[in-house]
Amino acid sequence: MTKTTNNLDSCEAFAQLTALQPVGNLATLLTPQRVATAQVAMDDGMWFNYAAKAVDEPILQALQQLADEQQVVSQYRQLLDGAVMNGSEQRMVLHHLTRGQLGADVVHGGTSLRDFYQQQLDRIAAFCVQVHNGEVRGGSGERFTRVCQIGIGGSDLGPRAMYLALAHGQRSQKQLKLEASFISNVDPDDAGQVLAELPLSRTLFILVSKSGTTQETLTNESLVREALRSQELDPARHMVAVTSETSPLAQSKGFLTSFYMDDFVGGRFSSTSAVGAAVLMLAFGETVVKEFLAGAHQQDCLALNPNVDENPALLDALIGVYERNVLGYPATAVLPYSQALSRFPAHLQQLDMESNGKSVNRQGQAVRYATGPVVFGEAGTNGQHSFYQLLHQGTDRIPLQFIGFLREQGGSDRVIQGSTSQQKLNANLMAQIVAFAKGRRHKEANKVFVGQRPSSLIYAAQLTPRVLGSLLAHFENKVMFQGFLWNINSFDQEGVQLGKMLTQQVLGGRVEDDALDAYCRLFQS
Ligand SMILES: O=P(O)(O)OC[C@H]1O[C@](O)(CO)[C@@H](O)[C@@H]1O
Repeated sequence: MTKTTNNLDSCEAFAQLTALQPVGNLATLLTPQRVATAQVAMDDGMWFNYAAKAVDEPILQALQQLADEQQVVSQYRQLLDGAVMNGSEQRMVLHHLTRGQLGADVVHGGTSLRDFYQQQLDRIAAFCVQVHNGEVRGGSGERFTRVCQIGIGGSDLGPRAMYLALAHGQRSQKQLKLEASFISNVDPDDAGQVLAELPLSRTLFILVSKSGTTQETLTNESLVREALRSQELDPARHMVAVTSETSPLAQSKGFLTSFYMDDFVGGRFSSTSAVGAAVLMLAFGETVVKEFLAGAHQQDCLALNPNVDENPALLDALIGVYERNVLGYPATAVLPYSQALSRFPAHLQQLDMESNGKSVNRQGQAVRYATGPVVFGEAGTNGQHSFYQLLHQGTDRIPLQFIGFLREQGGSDRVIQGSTSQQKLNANLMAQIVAFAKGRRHKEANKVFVGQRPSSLIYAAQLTPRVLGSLLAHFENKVMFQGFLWNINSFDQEGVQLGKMLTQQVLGGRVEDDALDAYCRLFQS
């Protein structure tokens, strides 16, 4: 029988891992041969390189044993087959099914859910053709030239990061069909600024909310409808909805049409469902989105391999657990050397921290070990001129996740002072990996770099739609595997509820807590 409930600290392999001697010196471990060979293929010419991670052969073997003992790949298979992996909410976890079938046919209420997700993608594709060819137009009869997504959290971060990752490349290839904008924050300045810049008569809005009840999104929807009406445009001709079939939004009539996802796709895992597909297809067309989904599916296939040296997401997850639970590192920095990935760290913050920021296990008992790390990041080289000081010389050791590409997306690179911008970018990336790992001696104490700062590198020739899908799924699967290793439920998010409840008390004038009441008075003036 499959054992799925072990806490990390009750695993024999974890005890063995803890007893192993950590790598003494990362600088000597990082040989040229290791740089060339310590990597796992992610397909499509993409690699996960762990040469600069402080893991040697005995540690890797113990990590393999830990993966085996926790049966993480078998848990992944159960998830694919439709097991209820989100126990607290009694839900299946089916985001992998939005991009392909890998397990059993998952049927709910008499419907094959793979068919359901595919039908929604097909409906979105058909709608996008009508928008692109001008059959569907705005209230004044003009063609749509812009799209604007209203949503927050998973209904914003992933789709926005994916759009930004592809927009410049698609624009340079003259493939950008509609420019996209996003409204997420309930701060009136967010909607205010975006609406001021949009040609409303030519803008199609996508209202995205799985629950259909999110305060920020519904508030922004009202602001958008008001703005449309103020220009004598019928909001129902300018707005589509993406929601779950059971949400209150699904009953609303005020939309051109609605596309659906369901409760088995968590918000932060929804970029490959209708939530991400609607804006991406409107912006780039169906072919690009199919490529993106194929890349994600490819990583899902690789994640089935039980051998850690052939399963990049699992290896990444295991090294992360080693760094968190044996070496005691508190955080992880995501550092894409690609401006196109400027919002990718923000997406990963939600993906990782909302999934694995948990302190009880799947049986509801407190765990006695660290779980998800703090995740933050910034596109290189901008981060270098910001927080890298602390990463190099601060008192905490923070593992780093570099991402890089051989070529840029836009085809505008040229030589300036002996090197192209892309060459400069990648020179910085390579230099940082070595500086972090090896450090530098110096006679003045403040100029010493102790090194020993581990990093990994995901790299590919270019950030194409397929590579982007791969990257996204790699991190989704890494987070899933870490949740299995920690024996926590990565698929609920109760930690967001208390703040929402207190906010309702403030807005409803029913504050029960005296400190909150005092804060209310501060904001009255
Ligand atoms: O899509 P919805 O239901 O509006 O939710 C938005 C976000 O709110 C949360 O439920 C909690 O903040 C996220 O998990 C989710 O991505």
